[in-house]
Amino acid sequence: MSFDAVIDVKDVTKSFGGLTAVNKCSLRVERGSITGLIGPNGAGKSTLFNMVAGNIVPDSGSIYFDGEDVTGVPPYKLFARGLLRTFQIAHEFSHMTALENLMVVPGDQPGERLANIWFRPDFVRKAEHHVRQKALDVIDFLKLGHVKNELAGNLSGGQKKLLELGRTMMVDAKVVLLDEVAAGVNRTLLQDLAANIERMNEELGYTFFVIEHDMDLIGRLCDPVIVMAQGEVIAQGPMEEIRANPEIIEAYFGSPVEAA
Ligand SMILES: Nc1ncnc2c1ncn2[C@@H]1O[C@H](COP(=O)(O)OP(=O)(O)OP(=O)(O)O)[C@@H](O)[C@H]1O
Repeated sequence: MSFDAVIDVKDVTKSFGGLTAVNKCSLRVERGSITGLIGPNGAGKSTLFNMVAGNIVPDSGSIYFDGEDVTGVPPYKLFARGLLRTFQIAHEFSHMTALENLMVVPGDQPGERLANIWFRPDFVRKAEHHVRQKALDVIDFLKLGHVKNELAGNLSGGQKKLLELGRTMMVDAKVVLLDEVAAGVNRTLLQDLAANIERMNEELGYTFFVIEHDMDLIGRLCDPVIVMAQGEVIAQGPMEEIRANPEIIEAYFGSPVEAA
């Protein structure tokens, strides 16, 4: 089987004091996949994610993104290369509209440089028009047109999550890391959110790497699913296989996965 790993984690370890949160962990995320990462509380999922996203530097081991060693590369540089993590709409952004929240994502806009505003106003206007058009396209794609002029702080939990997804679409992301995207989202909007993740994956070619406690959502979206426990990868495969593996379920969830 050919395997095109867009994220390749090799033998990565991270300890906090005496506690080894991630222990010689290796895993790969295939380009174009929606890969899930599950496991009980304290399994090391967030620590692993933080290392992939550049927020934490591993003690040992390597992380490759798109074939290049990015171990210890900070998040803003990974962002520029197309590896993005969704982040909650920050307080300061809650006072901007949904549309404005999208328009501020691509940094380094020509209008941010004073010299351009003074000497090249047409250039600035065209660039802003382009960003606005892109933001409107994203709003359309996510079917958020009815709230585009609403302050982000007034959106529902699910709409905020959609907007977070939308922010990743403003730059040309190759891989999006989603951390507990279902938390605080009602069931109806969760279906919207899931449908949009699928569309971004199928229609726009995004790869997703997803930490999630909602097993229904993992089952719907993810293939493969990687299971971590006590800092190690203990299984991976399609969700049906994971669900059907009584040893994993009993040993690491203590109950059937459906009830986790
Ligand atoms: N900054 C830190 N300092 C000290 N210990 C930490 C730190 N971050 C994580 N840990 C510990 O490392 C272990 C793994 O934590 P981590 O948050 O990665 O697990 P998780 O699988 O994401 O759990 P959850 O599902 O509850 O979020 C836990 O025992 C946790 O207490």
